[in-house]
Amino acid sequence: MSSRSTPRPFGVCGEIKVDELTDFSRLSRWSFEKNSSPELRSPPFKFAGPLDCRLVLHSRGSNYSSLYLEVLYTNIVKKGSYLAFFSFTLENSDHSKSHSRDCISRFTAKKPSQGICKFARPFALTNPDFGFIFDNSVKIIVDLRVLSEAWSITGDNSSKKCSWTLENISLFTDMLSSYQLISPAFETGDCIFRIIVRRTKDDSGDYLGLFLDSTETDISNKDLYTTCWVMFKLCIVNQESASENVYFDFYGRFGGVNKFGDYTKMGQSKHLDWPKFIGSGFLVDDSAEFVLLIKVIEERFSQSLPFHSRTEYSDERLWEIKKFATFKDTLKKRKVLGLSVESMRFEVAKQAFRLVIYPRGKSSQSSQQLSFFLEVGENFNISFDQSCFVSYELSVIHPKTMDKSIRKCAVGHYSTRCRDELGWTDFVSLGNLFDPSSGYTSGDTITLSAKVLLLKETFLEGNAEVEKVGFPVDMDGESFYWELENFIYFCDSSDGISKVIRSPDFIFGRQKLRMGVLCALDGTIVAYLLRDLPVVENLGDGVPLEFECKLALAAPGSKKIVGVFYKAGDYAEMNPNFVDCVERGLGLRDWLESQGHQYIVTDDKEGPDCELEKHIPDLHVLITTPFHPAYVTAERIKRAKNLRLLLTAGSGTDHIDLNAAAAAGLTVAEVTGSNVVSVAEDEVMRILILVRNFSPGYHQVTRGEWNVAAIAYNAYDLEAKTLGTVGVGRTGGLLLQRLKPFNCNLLYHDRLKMDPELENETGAKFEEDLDAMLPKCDIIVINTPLTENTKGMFDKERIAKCKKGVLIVNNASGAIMDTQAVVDGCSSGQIGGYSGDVWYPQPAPKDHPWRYMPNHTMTTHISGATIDAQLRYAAGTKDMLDRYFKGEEFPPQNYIVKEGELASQYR
Ligand SMILES: NC(=O)c1ccc[n+]([C@@H]2O[C@H](COP(=O)([O-])OP(=O)(O)OC[C@H]3O[C@@H](n4cnc5c(N)ncnc54)[C@H](O)[C@@H]3O)[C@@H](O)[C@H]2O)c1
Repeated sequence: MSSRSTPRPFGVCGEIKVDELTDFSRLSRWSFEKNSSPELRSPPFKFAGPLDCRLVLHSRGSNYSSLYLEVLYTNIVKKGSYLAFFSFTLENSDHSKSHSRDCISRFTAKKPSQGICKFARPFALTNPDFGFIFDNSVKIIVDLRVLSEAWSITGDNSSKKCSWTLENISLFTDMLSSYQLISPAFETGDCIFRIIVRRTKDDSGDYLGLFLDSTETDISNKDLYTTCWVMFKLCIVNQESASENVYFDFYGRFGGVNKFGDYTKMGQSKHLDWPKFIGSGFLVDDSAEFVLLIKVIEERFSQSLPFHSRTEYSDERLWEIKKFATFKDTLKKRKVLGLSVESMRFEVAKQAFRLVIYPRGKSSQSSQQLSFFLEVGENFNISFDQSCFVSYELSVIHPKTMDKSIRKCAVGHYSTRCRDELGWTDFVSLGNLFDPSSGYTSGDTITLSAKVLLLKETFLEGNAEVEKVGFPVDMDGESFYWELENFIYFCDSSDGISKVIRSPDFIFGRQKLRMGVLCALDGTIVAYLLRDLPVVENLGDGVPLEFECKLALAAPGSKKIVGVFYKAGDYAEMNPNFVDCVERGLGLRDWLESQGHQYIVTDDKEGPDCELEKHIPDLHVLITTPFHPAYVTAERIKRAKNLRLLLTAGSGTDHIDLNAAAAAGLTVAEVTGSNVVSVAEDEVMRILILVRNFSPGYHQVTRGEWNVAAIAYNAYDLEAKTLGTVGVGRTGGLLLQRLKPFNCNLLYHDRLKMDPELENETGAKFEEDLDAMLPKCDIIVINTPLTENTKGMFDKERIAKCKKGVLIVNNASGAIMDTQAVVDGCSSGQIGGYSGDVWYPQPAPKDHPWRYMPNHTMTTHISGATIDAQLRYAAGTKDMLDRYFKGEEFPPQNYIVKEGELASQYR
């Protein structure tokens, strides 16, 4: 371990004493003696009447010591939470060198300790030379001011009234310019909100600011991205005259994070002049009251049925807004508020969209219309770097008679230079929409939908630029290159609109030109060159122009490659080498696309409507991994008419029906050996974890228990134990080499005897008969692939042949074990401990019995997926794809099925 991660002890605290200095101030004296604990806690002391606190000094490695103030749990339970300003001063013998830090925090049951992470250097606290140790102790003064407040909240999850009274505000006025006062947190809709009060002083004056904030995550373990559309009124109450209450109304979409351009804070920093706040009835007897009325729309925003057999360029969304009739009154206020309601955003081909509705008043009140738009990209915090055409259909769904749904389709262009409005100001009359007999609101719910199909364009000018993208330039003059991604789908006329697509303008021969494509309703595609007005007018339009237009619909030999990986979410960003995930797709995208291949990645692999199913009919290559296996069944193989190659990124092909693949003439290959070191190392770890009875000891500690006996009665050394590996291929051999220094008796069983040199090196003895080896072993490790012969190999009878209390490690394949026999063995004690990372099926369902059996230390499928292994099997996969494109052979050991034949051990 490096010193960075090892907490540096302060030394045993001889004594920690706390004395009262003033009502708000306590002096703590800490004396350190011998080296010891990284965390020290002062005795509890009282503050502000009955508030019990203590100080906690914690060493964070060798770099910093943290200092926290902890409110004792019983206090929090009694009152809910405390907002407090606190400051810590570390006294120095030279007073000018004393060190102070302060902050305002809310102490809650989840966060009862608040403080300063990087408070001091640990050596400053333990080395007298720095002057912080004098009179034999370190002296820390803590000042604490607790806000006395009243908080009340009424209403339901969609509509609430909160009242927050601050009763001793004068204690905080000094720090209000640097700190803000934050109310208790509360949930409304899908977000967690707090009211914020702060003071702003600038050249124009001194003000009180008031905000609603949604960044709190303390209440529940919700996903980080939560959002809801909110309308609220925030008010400072004038305690002398209600008519002088000062309030503002706001609305908009809030989110727990502002990643997608949702609001995380809304309000006014100059809500009220500070002098007015303190002198005109808002502050009475040192107390001020703030009231919030908040309402959210109740909604469900979901992905709906496949559209154009959805690809990465298309999406279809349903937006249900509940209690719409009540909401209509709010919509009517549009005249006053300019109200518009935005949906959650969604992404198509990395481009962000959202739906927006608002009522648009026409000349007379009676003809009010609902406006309905699709908004693109750059209004959100997502950078806009693509030029695209958007074919879209917006609908108000008639829930009972689909034909009565109101649908409108159009095509628009969106780029930094051209922004068509995507939608309709007069989508439907509000009268019609709200008329109960029209049937658009069902059970007071209205459903809107949007289908979006994207055509991305790339436009390049100049021969050199065009050659750079691999398009041959074989003419004099100038080349212009216009690439339209997703062209075939986009031109599909089944939506009943013909599409005209025009390239950006370019200048040639002093003419302003554009390329154009018309996709007519009868399926004809016309590509043409358009000449606009001449740039230099006096040239007239008689300048002859020769041009050649090449239309390349796809690169010759272009393949559709589909990769199935798990989603990594935020973890994808945490390590650039983390490539085995949907977000990185083994790092193959740029390389594949630069060669004109299509690369689709997904984690959605099960069920008839999953993403993988959509590509089965026309994919050429399927890349899968054992960690998030796409089960390639005979039925899928039958439907995959273009499929030629099944690649496993890693090793292990249990998820592929090899016989069906062989019968269909497919090639199945894996990156043999790419992760065997990773698996062998992991097996050594699992063996030790079982032999040492490690897991219950670990769990004791995290549960706050301490019972050495409960572990020690069943913990052993590995030395002198007998260990047998079933299968001694690449992983089995590496395991035996790694176990050699532990001085155990090593046995192995395999179809074949191992290389005499390795046998000699490891001292492992061959056991031809598996059933004869089993009763000799204290530990059994399984290292064979899943084949017809090994499937269910460890059933009830075989497990009964093992020594009572045998420890079993299996990182090879879940289906080698009979699931129930393992559960029974672990429950009866016949198996003393079972560990491994392979399951059937994967991901293991929540009710998989291995999750809940006793004496196991199973994990998710991870042993062969270390970052080192990922880089090896990503490179191996790329190498095989490259050979496949060039028609070259793979390394022989990688073939599992070749020319209709299974590799020998699978037969
Ligand atoms: N958990 C993981 O992350 C992970 C990673 C990689 C591999 N694996 C699994 O581990 C397995 C072994 O990998 P490897 O690279 O060591 O394979 P390998 O092909 O090098 O070795 C397999 C060994 O098993 C033996 N064998 C096959 N059938 C047998 C039978 N019926 N009886 C006795 N021995 C038999 C073979 O003769 C061979 O020596 C893979 O097939 C895969 O399923 C798991």
